[in-house]
Amino acid sequence: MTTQQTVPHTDVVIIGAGIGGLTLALALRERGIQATLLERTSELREVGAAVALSANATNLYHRYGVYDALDEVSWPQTDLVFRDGRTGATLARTPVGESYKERFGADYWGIHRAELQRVLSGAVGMDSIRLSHKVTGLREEDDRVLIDLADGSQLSAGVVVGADGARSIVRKWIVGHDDAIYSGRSGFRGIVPTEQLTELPDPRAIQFWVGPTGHLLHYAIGGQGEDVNFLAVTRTPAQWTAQDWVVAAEDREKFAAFAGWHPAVTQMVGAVDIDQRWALMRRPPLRTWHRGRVVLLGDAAHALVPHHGQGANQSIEDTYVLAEELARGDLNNPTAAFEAYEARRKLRTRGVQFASWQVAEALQVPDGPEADARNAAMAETDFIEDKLAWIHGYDPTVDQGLRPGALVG
Ligand SMILES: Cc1cc2nc3c(=O)[nH]c(=O)nc-3n(C[C@H](O)[C@H](O)[C@H](O)COP(=O)(O)OP(=O)(O)OC[C@H]3O[C@@H](n4cnc5c(N)ncnc54)[C@H](O)[C@@H]3O)c2cc1C
Repeated sequence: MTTQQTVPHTDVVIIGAGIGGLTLALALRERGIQATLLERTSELREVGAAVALSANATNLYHRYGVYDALDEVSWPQTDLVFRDGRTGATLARTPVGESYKERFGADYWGIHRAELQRVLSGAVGMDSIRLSHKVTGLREEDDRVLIDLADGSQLSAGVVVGADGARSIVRKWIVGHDDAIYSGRSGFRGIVPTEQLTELPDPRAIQFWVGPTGHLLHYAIGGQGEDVNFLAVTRTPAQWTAQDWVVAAEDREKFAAFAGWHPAVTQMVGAVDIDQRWALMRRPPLRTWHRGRVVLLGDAAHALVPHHGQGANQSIEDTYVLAEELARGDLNNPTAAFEAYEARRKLRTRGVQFASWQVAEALQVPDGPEADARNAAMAETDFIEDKLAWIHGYDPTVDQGLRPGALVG
């Protein structure tokens, strides 16, 4: 027999207590709306190492009251550096540090995901988070949404937000099928104590080491920059045939793309035993982010490849706009609020999505004239002003009047 659970305080249910879901709960609370989060895992333990958070997102944590707590466990990057992966030659360097904070009003943090989740869930309060609540399906009935859970029970809500990540079940319910596309690249991730990286120049900077077969991105994390988080991206395998997006890997696979690279690269990648390979998947832009009383947020709406480091940041931007529109609108009839939210967020997130796809191409070009032209252009570029200000300097609290009708795709 199906049992019916009740949601206390509120009718807003957020599916997924990840970065987006937890931040949305804080954004809603700031506006007097209490939400209940349903999380499939039995404890809030983030997988996947660390995350870099830029000012377009970190500024919002001032507003949500957790900036100082997060700042304590984060490292503000000193510089943004691009290097030739094999020679180590500097291709471009832009200071980040204090000038970044002055320019954008908040830091560019490297933070351990577990720390981020600890601070956010502490601020939300565990009484609002239901662990071991895996959602298996949704149904609309009268003016309610019926949420099926893996244990056979059922829950009813007036407004449902699908913040359930890149493999969102809520997205599938809205789109009707799974629309993920393998990007042709996969990655290995790891965290290494900074003191072990004796070959690494600029250990407290965010750096890209580029080459024809792959690239390595790393940045410092922790309150003292005591660890370095890396993502090593390769152009293999050509096809992704596994059902899972994270598969078992042999430790030696990580070296294939980086043989003969600079010792800083091989030392970093060699410092940890790798047993997983992550598929980097693309999601095509969605025509609509909502259906009835259900709306998408974060990766569920617009999962990105991670080459601009913007997936979490875009989820956090979403939270402000969705909370504002829900508070402005009518929770009993949320369609207008959903439409306003979607209109404000679609063009922005599509632009960042497209830019993220292009970055991988620029980081992995064949040797020869194409690489020479790329390197010459890089030397002339102020990466913060010329390439990143439109992303990191974006203020989601201002309705910029951007409407998706202008964009093809
Ligand atoms: C290799 C890699 C590196 C990255 N680096 C960066 C970076 O440096 N900066 C950046 O901004 N982004 C980065 N990203 C992207 C970032 O991780 C995501 O964009 C971000 O986590 C999205 O947040 P979210 O809340 O939308 O989803 P998630 O953080 O994935 O949270 C989804 C939550 O929903 C839960 N859930 C899922 N299904 C269900 C269900 N059926 N029922 C209940 N709960 C469910 C999950 O357990 C999870 O807690 C990276 C991604 C990858 C793959």
